[in-house]
Formats: sequence, structure tokens, C-alpha cells
Amino acid sequence: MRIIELNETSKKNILENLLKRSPNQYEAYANIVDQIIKDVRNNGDKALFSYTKEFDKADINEANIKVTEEEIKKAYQQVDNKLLEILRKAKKSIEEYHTKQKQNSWFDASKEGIILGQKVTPIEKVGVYVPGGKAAYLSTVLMDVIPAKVAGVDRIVMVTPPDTKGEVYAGTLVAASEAGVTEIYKVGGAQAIAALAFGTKSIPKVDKIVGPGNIYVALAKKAVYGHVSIDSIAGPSEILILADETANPRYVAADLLSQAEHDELASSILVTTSRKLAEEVSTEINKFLESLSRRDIIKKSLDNYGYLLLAKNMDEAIEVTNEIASEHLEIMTKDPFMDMTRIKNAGAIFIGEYSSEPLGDYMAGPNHTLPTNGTAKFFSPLSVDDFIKKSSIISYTKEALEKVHKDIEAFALSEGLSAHANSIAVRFDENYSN
Ligand SMILES: NC(=O)c1ccc[n+]([C@@H]2O[C@H](COP(=O)([O-])OP(=O)(O)OC[C@H]3O[C@@H](n4cnc5c(N)ncnc54)[C@H](O)[C@@H]3O)[C@@H](O)[C@H]2O)c1
Ligand SMILES: N[C@H](CO)Cc1c[nH]c[nH+]1
Ligand SMILES: [Zn+2]
Repeated sequence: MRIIELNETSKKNILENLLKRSPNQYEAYANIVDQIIKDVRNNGDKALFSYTKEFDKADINEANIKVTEEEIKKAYQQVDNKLLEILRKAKKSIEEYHTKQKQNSWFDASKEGIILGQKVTPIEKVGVYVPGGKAAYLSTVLMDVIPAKVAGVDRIVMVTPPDTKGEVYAGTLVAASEAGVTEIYKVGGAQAIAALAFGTKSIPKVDKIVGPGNIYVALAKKAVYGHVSIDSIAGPSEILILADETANPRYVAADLLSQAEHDELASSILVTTSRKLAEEVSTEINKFLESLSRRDIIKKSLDNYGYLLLAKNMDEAIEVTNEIASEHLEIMTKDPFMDMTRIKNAGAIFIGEYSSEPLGDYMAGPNHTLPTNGTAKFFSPLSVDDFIKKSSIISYTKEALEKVHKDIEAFALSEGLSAHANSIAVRFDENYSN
């Protein structure tokens, strides 16, 4: 991996290169995605089955699209007990963490004659996309479904692409059942997103779609936004490690490699004040690489989007870290908690040398569906908030309204809205009494 000294030009070039990975840069795929969505909207199941045949090479029809109880039972028989135990442990910590995010309705009656409040209601029907192309994402099932359950969502509809035999990986089915999914359908890609957004004979229309996926899925979510709500548009994985001379180069190298294996488009960046550390990390990466299974993906991702960046001092290191706004940020410095207080933009922050990123992917409890491609500047991790909505509550007695009625009427008239003014005034019209 190359070592690059930070200056204005190198910073600009790196930021531009990283943004090439954004779903916003893939308009070339938009035509095919729009066509798939239109087709599913107009032709329902027929289009859905035909795209599943074309892209997933699977024969799916009305009779086999929905995963049955028998298929779930069979999946449990196929899954190792040890894995089931691990899934349950992960579920417990994800549940504990997300329960702390829960917001309650509140009512304030502290002013005479007035009750104001906020009523929290779960979204009724949610669609969860679980990727099924290049890898099985059991952990993503837990991360996307558990916050919906904690929020109190009634109906959780999961979609995931089938294999060529028309089946879904047993581990994915078990994770879905453990997490509490209501129903599972064997469809993927843009066609699955369109089906959830508009409904077909086999698949129910939902109110919101969440979950990561490839470029077709990301663009389809973007296209149906407005017909349904969506979470953020998750792009390829990212890690940035902020480290000084006290960091262990082996740990830094191992952690950079962990996200590189997700995708050729994943990005892995070290920002350090120590040239010695950068050189040692480069050596350690080469040593580890030989023993890793997804070497080809890792090499491509490191060649295109891997950087060892040398900063003049911690101020410059933190400034570029905030500018990149990485999905995952690890801090391995002398005083990582103090440095964390200066971080403004990051999806998840891992503090200290024993908080390696995969801990957050699987077990710690916080969500691993995080903002990518610099969107941590304005987006947050998937959370219970994504599965609720709020209604404002307003209740005034006659006496309370009387104190402000003249102000409201004047305010309304200043906007030229006499019917608004009238709706208040009519209640204090002395010619009529109730
Ligand atoms: N951010 C996160 O939390 C997170 C978690 C897990 C996975 N991911 C990401 O999700 C992505 C998963 O992608 P994937 O491809 O493995 O699975 P996927 O399920 O997203 O995509 C597979 C589907 O893509 C469609 N497709 C494939 N080729 C097509 C074509 N030529 N035209 C139209 N549609 C086509 C097919 O319908 C297929 O079912 C990866 O980029 C991974 O990094 C992110
Ligand atoms: N690191 C990914 C999110 O960027 C999530 C994941 C799932 N499995 C392993 N990792
Ligand atoms: Zn990961």
C-alpha cells in the first residue's frame, strides 16, 4: 500500500477518488433500474419472476416465492448448534443496545388549560432487504430486523435473492426467524425493491424499505423514495484508522484488511503522524495477505481505495479524518478518548486497540448499517428511530385559547389567510353562545 504525505493537492485527489465509489456516480445503471421498477409496477409478479430467472437463474413462482415453515424447520436442522448459540448471544446484545434508543410518547400539562405532547407510533409495515449475491449476511439480518422489533413494527417483510435452486441460505433463514421476521420472500435486486414499494400479488406493499445491497438495490431504493420511505443508501464498506506511534502495526494492518475483503470498492485508510508506523503497517499487510481467503477482492480494493496517509501533526490528522467522514473510524492513539471528542463525522467510532471493527459488525450491540461515502456528515447509523414516527399532540381549553386568540387572528391576517383567523374568531363570537 502506498504511503502518501498529506497536502492540499493529495487531500483533494484522495477525496475525489473516494467519492467515485458513491451510488451517485453510477447513473449508467439508472436506466436498467428504472426499467425494472416500471415493469414490476405495471406487470407485478410476472415481471418479478422473469427478472429472478434472468439475474438469479432461479425458477420462482407464486407457489414457491414465500419461504414456508417447513423450509425454516429444515434450515434449523442444517445450522450448527454453536452458530445458533452465537446468533442468540449477538441478538441479545443488539436488543439491549437498541432498547436504550427507544423513545416514549410525552405529554406536558404544566401550563394551565394546555396539554402539548408527542405521540410515538411504530411504522406498520417494513421491508428489509438482505443481500444474497456474493456473501451471506446473517449479521445484517439481525442488525436490520432487531431495531424494527424493538420499535414495535407489526409486519416485517424480508426479501433476499434465492440461489439457482430457488433456495435461501439456511443461516440467513435461521437468523431471520431468531430476529422475528414476519415473512420472507425469495427475490432480490431492483425487482425486489420495486415489489416492496408498489406491491404485487405475492408481495405486500410496505411503508419503508431498509437494508444494504449492491448498486441495483441502492439505485432502486433511491428511485422509489417518496412512494415509500427508505433508510440511508448504504454504499461499499469503509474503515479509517487514526493512529500515532503508540499503535500496534499488526492490529492496524489486520483491521484495514477486514473491511477490504467486503468489496472491490471498499476503502481502507490509515491516517497517522508516524512514518515508522505507516511503513510497518505496509509490511504487516503483505504478510497477512497470503493467508486470507478473499485475496483477489482485497488486493483490488487496496490498490484502488487503500491509503496510508502521513499527517504533519494530530491537528492535520483529525482534520482529514473529519473531511473523509468514514463509515467506521478506529482510534489507536495515546489518548483515544480525548481525540474522539474532536471527531465530528464518523458512522461508528471504535476506541482503543482492543475495539477492532468486526466487534461492531457482529457482537457489541450498536448497528452495523452505517452511513458511507462521506454521508456521516449528515446521516446516522440505522436505529430504532428509523422505525417510528411522531405525531404532535395539541389540546387547549376555551380559557387557554381565549388568552391567545387575538394574536392568532392577527398573525393569520398578516398572511392574508382570513379563513384561518375566522376558525379561531368563531369560537369567541359574542353573537352566538354554545
Ligand atoms: N453497509 C452494510 O451494512 C452492508 C452489509 C452487508 C452488505 N453490504 C454490501 O451489500 C452489497 C451486496 O451486494 P451483492 O451483489 O452481494 O448482493 P445483492 O443481494 O445486493 O445483489 C444481488 C442482486 O442483484 C441483481 N443483479 C445482479 N446483476 C444484475 C444485473 N446485471 N442487472 C440487474 N440486476 C442485477 C440480482 O437481482 C441479484 O438478485 C455489497 O456491496 C456489500 O458490501 C453492506
Ligand atoms: N462491515 C459491514 C458494514 O460495513 C457489515 C458486515 C456484515 N458482516 C460483516 N460485516
Ligand atoms: Zn464488515
